[in-house]
Amino acid sequence: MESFTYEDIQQIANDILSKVKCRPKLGIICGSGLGKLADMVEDREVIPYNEIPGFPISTVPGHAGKLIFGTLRNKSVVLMQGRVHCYEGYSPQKIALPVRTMKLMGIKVLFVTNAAGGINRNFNVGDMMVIKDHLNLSGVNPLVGINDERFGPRFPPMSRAYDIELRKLALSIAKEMGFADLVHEGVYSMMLGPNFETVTECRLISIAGVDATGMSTVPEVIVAKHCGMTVFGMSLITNKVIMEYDQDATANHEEVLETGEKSSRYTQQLIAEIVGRLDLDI
Ligand SMILES: Nc1nc2ncn(CCNC(CO)CO)c2c(=O)[nH]1
Repeated sequence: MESFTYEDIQQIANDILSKVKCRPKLGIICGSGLGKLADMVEDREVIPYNEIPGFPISTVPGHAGKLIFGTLRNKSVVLMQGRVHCYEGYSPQKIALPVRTMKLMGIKVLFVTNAAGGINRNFNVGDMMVIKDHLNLSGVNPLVGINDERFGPRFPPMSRAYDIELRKLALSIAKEMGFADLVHEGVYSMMLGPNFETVTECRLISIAGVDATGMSTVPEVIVAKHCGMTVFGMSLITNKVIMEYDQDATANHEEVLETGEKSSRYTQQLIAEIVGRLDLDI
């Protein structure tokens, strides 16, 4: 099994910090079609993933594969413009590597965004969902294997993975900005992919209380909580999943990217406003 020691990751973090002036405390992982968030970052310093030894390279359209350092609403941030997924064949430990690298670069708060299919019938395409919990149906976990206590405990709690104060802040800002109808709160489930879910899988997770489903985010959140980061998660609903058998319509990646492009303005505005009001002197 692929593994990276604390020293391996410290080396990667040191290499990255040697190339930039910015010393961010906030990290933002941009999901499919949400890479345009990076357009809002000022005083940019950009490092392509392929210039970072050990960093996994995105192979999915819509995931640029760059670390973007800079300021967003006067806060120092680092954006992952593009993420990697287990369905690409990367180990969960490899998926977790960028998050642990951000930890050792000094990141205290992690925003994780993704594109997801709407399970909750009240969610419409283009809506956003503030994640309050997740259901890990992927069968993978980046914490499997030897645990290094310098990152975190062997058996970390996961019942409060998504910070309640940031969730409340996001919903409050959405209301202030007139987005209240577009922004929900709910449960995210991860399946391994790369196939989209079956009708029965959608029906099962709907019964379990899941509101949106995707193929990412959970490994990053597990590792971020393990090493003590404060986590905020948000999904962009890019289609309504198919809950009836033998329907003609099918989910596809093109509509995921198209919705991401169309809805990025709202997502950007909401994320930027939340960032602007963050107290990072933690
Ligand atoms: N029904 C459905 N709609 C979705 N929109 C985005 N994703 C997340 C997966 N995104 C993949 C394929 O677009 C690219 O990482 C999904 C999903 O898993 N299911």
